[in-house]
Amino acid sequence: MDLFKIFASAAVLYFSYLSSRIYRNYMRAKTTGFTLRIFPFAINTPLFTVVGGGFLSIALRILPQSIARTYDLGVYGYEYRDRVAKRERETPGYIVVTPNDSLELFVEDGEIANAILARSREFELDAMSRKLLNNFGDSLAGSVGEAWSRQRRLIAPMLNERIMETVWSESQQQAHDMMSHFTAVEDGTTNGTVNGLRKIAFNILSTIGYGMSTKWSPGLKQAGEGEKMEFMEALLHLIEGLLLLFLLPPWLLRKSWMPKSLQKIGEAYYQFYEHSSEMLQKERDALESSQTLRNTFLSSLASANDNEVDSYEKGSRLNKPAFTESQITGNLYTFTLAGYDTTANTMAYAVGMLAAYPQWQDWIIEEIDQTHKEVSDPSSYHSVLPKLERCLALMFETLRTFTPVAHIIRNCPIEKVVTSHGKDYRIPANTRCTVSLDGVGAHSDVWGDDAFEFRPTRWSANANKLTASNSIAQVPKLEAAGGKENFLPWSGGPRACPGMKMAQTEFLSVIYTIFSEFRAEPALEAGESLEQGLSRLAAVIADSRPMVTLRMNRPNDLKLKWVRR
Ligand code: HEM
Repeated sequence: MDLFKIFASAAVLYFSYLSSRIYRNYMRAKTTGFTLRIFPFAINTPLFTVVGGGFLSIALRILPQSIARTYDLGVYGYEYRDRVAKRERETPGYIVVTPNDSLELFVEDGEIANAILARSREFELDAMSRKLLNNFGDSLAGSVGEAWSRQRRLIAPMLNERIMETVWSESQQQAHDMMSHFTAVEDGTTNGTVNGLRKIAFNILSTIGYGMSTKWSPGLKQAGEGEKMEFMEALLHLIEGLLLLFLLPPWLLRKSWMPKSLQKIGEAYYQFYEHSSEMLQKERDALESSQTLRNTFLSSLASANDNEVDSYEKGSRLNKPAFTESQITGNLYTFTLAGYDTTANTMAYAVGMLAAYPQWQDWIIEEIDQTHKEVSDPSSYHSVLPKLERCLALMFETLRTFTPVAHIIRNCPIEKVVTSHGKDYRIPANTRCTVSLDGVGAHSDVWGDDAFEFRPTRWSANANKLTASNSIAQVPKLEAAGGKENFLPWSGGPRACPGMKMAQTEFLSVIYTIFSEFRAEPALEAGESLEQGLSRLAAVIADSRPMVTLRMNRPNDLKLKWVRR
């Protein structure tokens, strides 16, 4: 037999094998009620994202439309590409049949998304997310079942109201220091706003998490050659290197023949552990000597006790530390990971949109000025925050149109039935459910014909009156805008984000502080008109890409002129 025949036979055999698997999966999916799409390769995998992503633009040009669409779905970040293309969402969702063992369900419908999120024990966090999130120690975010319930019960209260005043006042201070730098040192014109806001988000986590209050400054304090990194520097490298550390071991990354940037990530891994172990020891010493504990996430983790009947020693009441060292490290890491990019980018998109669309800036400034008139202490958390309804509407609209976490993945190991608009849909056993948090916020039947537009007034009960009058908006009305179930940037059900209030407090404090004193304008280039400058800003913002969260590709091109009001 010649070589050609060997290859041809192998190809026929492989093709028959793929076809039989696809046929089998097709039969599993046929009666589910969802639209089906067939694709010859496993999609929605890291490999497909890396390899397939490289050919995405060619694939979209040359493949027939329906196959190109399925290809697109398999490459991470399709939701944002859909938004830019203003593509109408297909409800309630679709199943992609591939040769893979599991079926791929994409959910774009609020009712089904909520049903899946509400049943977190039946639709568990997928194995890959668990591994990724537990890479630095067991954590709330990466656990399932009993281990999750126990951590959630203990950890969620650590992010409750008692930390909010600190979040509020620290955010005010950080925003104030950032603006002083922009105006005094950079003469008001800066391309550092996005990074400056990232710095604020990081510094807040440093204060709330570890009690390390850091004054805002434009750069990051970096350890020199051979010097030990500070804890927060090490942590930042680990967050930036999340995926890399998942793929390669830290000892390999820190080898001297590796590129310097990778060596830093490898080194940061070891230094993070050293620091957190030292910090934990200090907290435990303080606990033993009955010193007053600090109001930080680390202190709360170190001092948490399991005051409940131990399941192994029935009847005995225990008072033992609730978390092992590995769980504390894991939770310190995911606390920072979960709270950093999400909040930082939400603030960056909001400020960018205010600069690019000055009518929204006027709208929130009207509320801020009115608040200044009404409260006796304009820096008070308790009296100011409840009045910032338009600013909260701005945050909601930013999260709806620039959803930081585009989707979450849940596994369905056993067949389930879900309902949307009175119709039942079957989710077969062994289906991976991609629940699109972005997608549910983009339906025109729910959000109206301007679903793809940025319009913060949609969150108000009497939107039309607002722009014309001096009256302050009602509390943003979820019902008026599209219903709670179609707004899921913080996800939903028992696993919904426990940091939601903290993110809101930080966002409102920063926006309120900045726009109490300043306005943002585009820094015009030579010969550029204001209209051209505004469109340029809008284009910089739209040029975004979901990394772990949605980010601008060219943050330094968001060049703003900050003008004192
Ligand atoms: C605008 C800002 C934020 C957004 C959009 C956001 C969004 C999310 C989303 C979508 C999830 C996944 C929930 C799920 O698996 O169903 C999540 C989980 C989580 N978030 Fe946030 N988040 C934000 C801010 C924060 C902050 C400030 C913190 C705390 C510092 C935080 C801590 C967490 C934790 C610990 C989890 C895991 C919860 C669990 O698995 O039970 N997040 N967040």
